[in-house]
Amino acid sequence: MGTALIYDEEMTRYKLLWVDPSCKIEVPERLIVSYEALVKSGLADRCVSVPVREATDADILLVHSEEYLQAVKTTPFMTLEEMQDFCAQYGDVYFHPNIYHCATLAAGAALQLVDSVMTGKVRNGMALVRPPGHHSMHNAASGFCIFNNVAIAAQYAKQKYGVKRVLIVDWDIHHGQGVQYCFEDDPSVLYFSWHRYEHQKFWPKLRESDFDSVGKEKGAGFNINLPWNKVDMQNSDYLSIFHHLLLPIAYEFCPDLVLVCAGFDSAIGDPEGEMCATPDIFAHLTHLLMNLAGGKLCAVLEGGYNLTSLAQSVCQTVQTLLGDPPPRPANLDGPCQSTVESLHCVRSTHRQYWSCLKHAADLPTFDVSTKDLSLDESLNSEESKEEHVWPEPPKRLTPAIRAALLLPDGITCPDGCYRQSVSECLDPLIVTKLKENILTDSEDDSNALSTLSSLIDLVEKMEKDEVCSGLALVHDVSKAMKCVVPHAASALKNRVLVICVGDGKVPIHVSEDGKVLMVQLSNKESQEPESRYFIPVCLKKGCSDVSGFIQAILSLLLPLGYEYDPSLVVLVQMSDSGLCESMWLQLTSLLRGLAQGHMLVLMQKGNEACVSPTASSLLGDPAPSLGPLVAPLPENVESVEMLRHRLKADWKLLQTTAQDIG
Ligand SMILES: CC(O)(O)CCCCCNCCCN
Ligand SMILES: [Zn+2]
Repeated sequence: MGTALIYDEEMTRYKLLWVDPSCKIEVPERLIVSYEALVKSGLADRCVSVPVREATDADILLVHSEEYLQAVKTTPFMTLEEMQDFCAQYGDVYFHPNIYHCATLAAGAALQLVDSVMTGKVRNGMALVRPPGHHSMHNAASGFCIFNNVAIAAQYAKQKYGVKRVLIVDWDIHHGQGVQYCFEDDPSVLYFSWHRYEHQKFWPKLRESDFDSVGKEKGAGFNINLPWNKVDMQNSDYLSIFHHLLLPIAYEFCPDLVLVCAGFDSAIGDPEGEMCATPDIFAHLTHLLMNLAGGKLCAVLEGGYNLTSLAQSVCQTVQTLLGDPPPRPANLDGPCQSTVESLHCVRSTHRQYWSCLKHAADLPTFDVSTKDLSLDESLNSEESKEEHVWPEPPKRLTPAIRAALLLPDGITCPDGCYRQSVSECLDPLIVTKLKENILTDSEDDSNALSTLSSLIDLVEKMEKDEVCSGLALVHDVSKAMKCVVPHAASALKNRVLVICVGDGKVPIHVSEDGKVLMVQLSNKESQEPESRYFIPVCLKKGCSDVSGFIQAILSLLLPLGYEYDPSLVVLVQMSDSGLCESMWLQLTSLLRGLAQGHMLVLMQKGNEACVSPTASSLLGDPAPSLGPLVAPLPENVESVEMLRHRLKADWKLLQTTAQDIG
């Protein structure tokens, strides 16, 4: 299934007709440069083009009042003065004779996207729309928004498709108060928003945008606000919030549909956000959400006012929706102090609502001094803001072969995958090396030899970007590991992240030179001495504690992996991993976000049934939903937390509390 792209140039045909400094950034060119970038990069052609439609009155009344709709309907016939008077009752929004029509198209585009995804016509998609929506309220326009496109889409999905749980992720740099108000008491819609706040000094300057607004009555716990109290937030800050806040709750909530208020004013260069996260981070944010709801994800454009970073961020998002692995995240370091404080506050506030946060620390006891109440620098005049420059996002080349499989005869190769032939011509150099330190028993020498040398051949093709990912079903995964990992780590200029799932002694010793980082997930305490580069994670009751396992992945393995930034990931399914298939596929899919998708999966003969689902993950298909999660086993929470505490000195992306940052 493909990716829908919804765009219509009619939505470029309105603009600000008078002088208003607070509205001048919302220009038609925002849509034009975004769509043109998609066309120029060839991404538009890879999408399924879906037409817009006008939202009907009934659609709009899912969120807005009759009187508000009637009032907006009169604006096309107003004089300029009447329109300016009409705007005066709202905040930071302008009207135009054609904006009502465009607002019905923007909302209609979101509904077309929901229809395309819910009917299975496409897997996911993006709607490039203006006017944006997330500030508009039941009875009022606000912040360039007329109708609340995403809120209407959520109500529509519930009503028309009986969707039980909708997750709305709002990565726009402004708080979508309109969405918060709409679903405040509704436990079927989980609204997550991060937003520039600066202790209520940044627009819309609402007290209810702070972290302690958790929702009301039955909706308590289903509204999550992450305030950015400083500017210049970076990629590490954004990833920390996804790993330690949004994703654990999202997996526990287990949505049937994910809607994204995709605003790109949170990207570097934007005059509103004044953040430093680079456009490629949106590839990772998108990727991290794509394994929820079986991949049913609808992204709807909100803000984004730097035409360069907007266009780049839109392309990063769409390319990821198409299944291309994200680019390697550039030089991550830890979250900043302010981020960790906000993260700490939100996690402890939501502890009572979400079992994945039950272990979160108490509210920090900040003394007032940490809330820098000094005159905020953000109000300084325009001139003094230095122009941000950032490198063009790396070309995300998509290797000709997305997945190469090395399979014993008799196992069919899933379609879409390339069958790696067992190489006949054995490189004598490799043969001797293999003979010396791996192959002992002579009987299976021949085919073991050819299998292992084919593995090496596969790794080298990945190194040369001829192949994106690989999967090998072998007699003996330990031997395969002993052959592949040292070769990849030494022969090639790699950092190799090795994840072993299952019990059994890992066959390679990890040196402290940092060329290999190994994490073993098993249900036995490890005898191996712990070190910075060998991390045994013991999960009692094997991996049947799904929520314990997913928590280990999200709050331990992924932060480690992102900070380590490997050029190759080797994922090993040891003999008795005891892992349920859907959990294994979530792991495989999530790890594709690292090393630009260069992942080699080693599976033990006997797991034939898992080959084609794993291969579809390597092809970029979303993993099936895990289903609603129960509370993780306390001892598993304990062991993951103990590890995190031990490791966070070395690995800064593991920090979650103000004390951590030290
Ligand atoms: C969709 C959106 O969230 O991007 C709309 C943002 C509205 C900002 C209003 N204040 C602008 C002040 C100008 N310096
Ligand atoms: Zn915004």
